[in-house]
Amino acid sequence: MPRIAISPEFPAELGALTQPVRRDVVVAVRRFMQNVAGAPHPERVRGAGDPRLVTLRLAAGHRGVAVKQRDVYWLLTVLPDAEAWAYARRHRYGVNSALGVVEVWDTAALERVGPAVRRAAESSPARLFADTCDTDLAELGIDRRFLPLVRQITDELILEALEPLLPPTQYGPLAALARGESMAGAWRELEACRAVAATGDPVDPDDFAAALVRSPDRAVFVGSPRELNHVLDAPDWCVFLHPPQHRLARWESYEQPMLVTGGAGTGKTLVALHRSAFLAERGGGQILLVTFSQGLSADLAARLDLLIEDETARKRVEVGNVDRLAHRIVSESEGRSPVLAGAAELTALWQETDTGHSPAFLLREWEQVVLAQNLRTLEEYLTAPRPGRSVELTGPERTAVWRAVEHVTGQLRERGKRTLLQLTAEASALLGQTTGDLLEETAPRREPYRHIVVDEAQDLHPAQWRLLRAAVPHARDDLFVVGDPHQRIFDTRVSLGSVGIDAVQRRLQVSYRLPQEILSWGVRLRGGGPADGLVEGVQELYGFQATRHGHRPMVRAYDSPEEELTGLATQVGQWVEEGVPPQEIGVAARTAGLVREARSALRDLGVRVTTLHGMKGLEFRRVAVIGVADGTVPPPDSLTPADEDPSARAHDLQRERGLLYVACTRARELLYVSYSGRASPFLPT
Ligand SMILES: Nc1ncnc2c1ncn2[C@@H]1O[C@H](COP(=O)(O)OP(=O)(O)OP(=O)(O)O)[C@@H](O)[C@H]1O
Repeated sequence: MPRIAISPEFPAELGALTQPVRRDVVVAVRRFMQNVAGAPHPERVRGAGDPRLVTLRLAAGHRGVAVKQRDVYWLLTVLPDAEAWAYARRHRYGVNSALGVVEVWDTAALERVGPAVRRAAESSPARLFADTCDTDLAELGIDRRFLPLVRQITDELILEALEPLLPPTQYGPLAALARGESMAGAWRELEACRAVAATGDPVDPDDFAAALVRSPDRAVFVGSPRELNHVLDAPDWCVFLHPPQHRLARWESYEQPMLVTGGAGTGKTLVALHRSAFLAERGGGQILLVTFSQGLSADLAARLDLLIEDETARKRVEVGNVDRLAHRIVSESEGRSPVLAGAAELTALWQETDTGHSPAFLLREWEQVVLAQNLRTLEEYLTAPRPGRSVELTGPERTAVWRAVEHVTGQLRERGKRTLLQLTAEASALLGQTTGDLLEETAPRREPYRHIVVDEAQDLHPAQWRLLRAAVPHARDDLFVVGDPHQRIFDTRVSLGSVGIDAVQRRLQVSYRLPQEILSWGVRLRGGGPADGLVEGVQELYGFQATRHGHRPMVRAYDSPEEELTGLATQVGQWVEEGVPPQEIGVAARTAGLVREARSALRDLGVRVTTLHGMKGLEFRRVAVIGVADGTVPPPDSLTPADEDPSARAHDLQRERGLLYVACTRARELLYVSYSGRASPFLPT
């Protein structure tokens, strides 16, 4: 029986065929897999550069192209006959001698550019890799047949021009050497292309099947018609992860909690989903996948349904958010649903106190100092550090603030009400009591989950982290956390170490969502500078890159808000006319008022219109962000007055920048930004 591996191009090309042809192709592949009567026969391709290339007649006028080695068939694509033959003649396939992964070579394209590279070499004595010997290049896996051309490359521009024609395993290390990096630097670049852990065995370049197993981004083996259907029908992200994503998501076991950070669109959510699926398949115990909001958790649950086929495994993953978890634990313990205090009620309570500080100041002090550190007594508060709070408080002032906190919490208690953060702290205390970390060692351990996977980690409050920590035992694979400190849109600065999560950090660097033009504009908007990380120290946006080019963001200035709305309606109407499905268009604004106006301007178009906050975690082909004007972004009332607390104000500004950055980085294809009057100070000039 043949063993079949499918490449990502195959389902993509299949999707482009008409329904009857598609059906015939699937039936033919299934027959071929099962080696039954009527199965297509592999036919060699005359004139192919790679003797292992064969075609299979899969439907009338259509052929699959495959690499065949012994009983293994790697199905590359399916195309109309003539195109299939041309495709087979144009490509060759190899095994990278350093990593043992497969490499796809567009030989025809390389032959076309060869003369230009050689002409440049004739007119210049410079050779980009003159300082690197053949042995070193071979050690980096540089292909023997490609080496003569490598030797002719005179400068970095030529190497860059070759990039789209080269396997990443060839371009990556060469680009590192060209930048002046050492062999170690070039190796690091190569290692980024490794998807599965190295076994230490030497690479056999003739063992194509083993190379396919090491290349899950290029090939997935299908052992049954059911698996075949899944690979052909499921969205590509369900099946093919990029090597760094795959390595993180499917690593056998982590000794310590893992923190995966990365810029917008690097696939953090996908990694969180795949890690959850991997743990569920392994069946080691109940998994909680948490994200920021109820809406996002519904979306994650739906995506998990697509990803995990096996019902029993799917049931092992609960998807939710931390607030719901807290609510449930407290409800179960008290036998009824807790009542929450509203924001206005809370402000009124702070106003009853007499500290000389505003309700906003007191609320922050309570949430970011008292609740963040779980301070329970005045003595603890008097000596506690107050990170991020630049207004010094003397001892008597702290005492007054503490009395205010006591007043508010006492009043809430009398009314039988709590805030969400209080509920969260109570839930962790309840779990702590059952797990025994507050009691003697012998108390029964009853953490509700065996693994917790966290998405959008940058916006969780320390009290929420403490709850998550208490909800899972300290054991291998306990916590797997993904987030991006640059996308923080709430006031939560936490180092995981301070809440008992001793995480090891890994970074994803490549955005698969954003074209380079939106990415670099976004980085300038975000300020490019560091953000407080989830581990000690700050995170840089340095090294964040895209895989493709696109259009530069369109920034439009209007004379009046009315004209701006008319401009928005025209722009979005044009997108819809161009055939972009309305659900692939997102429109966002900072204020609820602007959102309402945009909704009414776009009434009949059926596109999603939301606040900047509402854009978190979403993705669209085209995005319009309106009202990015001075006085609206940031809204003055969202900023702490500088004379009240300058460092809180600086943080507010960073948060507001982050918010705009989040909304603008939702666009896969086009970004349109508009304002009337003066531009927001955040917009890059
Ligand atoms: N392996 C993959 N296969 C297909 N598409 C991918 C893959 N990895 C990333 N993408 C594309 O990039 C998008 C971003 O992925 P994801 O939402 O997981 O990123 P993220 O890092 O969580 O983004 P953000 O932090 O901006 O919310 C996906 O929706 C998809 O379009």
